[in-house]
Amino acid sequence: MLDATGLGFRYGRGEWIFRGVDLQVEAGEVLAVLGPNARGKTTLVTCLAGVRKPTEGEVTRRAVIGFVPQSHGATAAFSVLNMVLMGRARFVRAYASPGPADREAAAAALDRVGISHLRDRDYQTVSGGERQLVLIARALATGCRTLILDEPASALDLRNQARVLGVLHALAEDGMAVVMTSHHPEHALRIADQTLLIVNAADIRVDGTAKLLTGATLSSLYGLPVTTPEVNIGGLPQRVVVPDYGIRRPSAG
Ligand SMILES: Nc1ncnc2c1ncn2[C@@H]1O[C@H](COP(=O)(O)OP(=O)(O)OP(=O)(O)O)[C@@H](O)[C@H]1O
Repeated sequence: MLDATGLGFRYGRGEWIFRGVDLQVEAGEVLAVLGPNARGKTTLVTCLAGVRKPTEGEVTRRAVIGFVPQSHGATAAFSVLNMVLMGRARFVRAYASPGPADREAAAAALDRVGISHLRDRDYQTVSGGERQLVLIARALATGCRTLILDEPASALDLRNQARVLGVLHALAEDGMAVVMTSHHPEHALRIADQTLLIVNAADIRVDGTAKLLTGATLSSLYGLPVTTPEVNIGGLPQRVVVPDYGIRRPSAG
């Protein structure tokens, strides 16, 4: 669904942000993009989405891309439904209003992410987690088969992280190709088939998530000791990410 070969980017004549990125995401797969702050995750996914032109290399998009930018506060007073209808822009003639097919597609997208009940609410007044789901619904309303998201779960509480990750996992199960940046290696371990690590501009690694995200690799990437013990979650042994913050005090209670 999405291929990149020899992808490289630099802002103007500045330092390379990354070079030599090769990746391939198939239908039904999730690719997580991880790396410390300012290593180029946003720059990379905007190149993949076609929002930014790479300095070198090729991106092949075999399906319509839905892009979900990092969500910041709402700026304009639109209803949730109208926000999602914006995803229909490419189907609506200039100066025309969205038609019944657009309303149906928007309603289906809201239903797909489980927030139909919010359709008439003011987008500015819904919670951060719900806002993220509105932005995903807006991308789905475009009819995309590849979804690229920039930090969809970074600013959310645990319950809302689970909600957003659950929606992305379900979309992938239905055949969507999903690319998401994250600051949570844990999220990659839960839902990503492959992970891309931006170690530095010239060291970009892509591999199966479980194979790539070892304690040693995460420790060296984030510059603090990290272990990845296996624990039982919901009856399944799963690896979790345990950073050592270096603070030595007994847990209370
Ligand atoms: N428009 C721009 N012009 C010049 N440099 C930029 C521009 N946008 C981003 N950068 C720089 O490019 C580098 C990569 O930024 P980017 O936002 O892609 O990183 P990131 O990994 O997504 O960061 P974070 O995890 O903090 O969100 C940073 O050093 C940033 O300052």
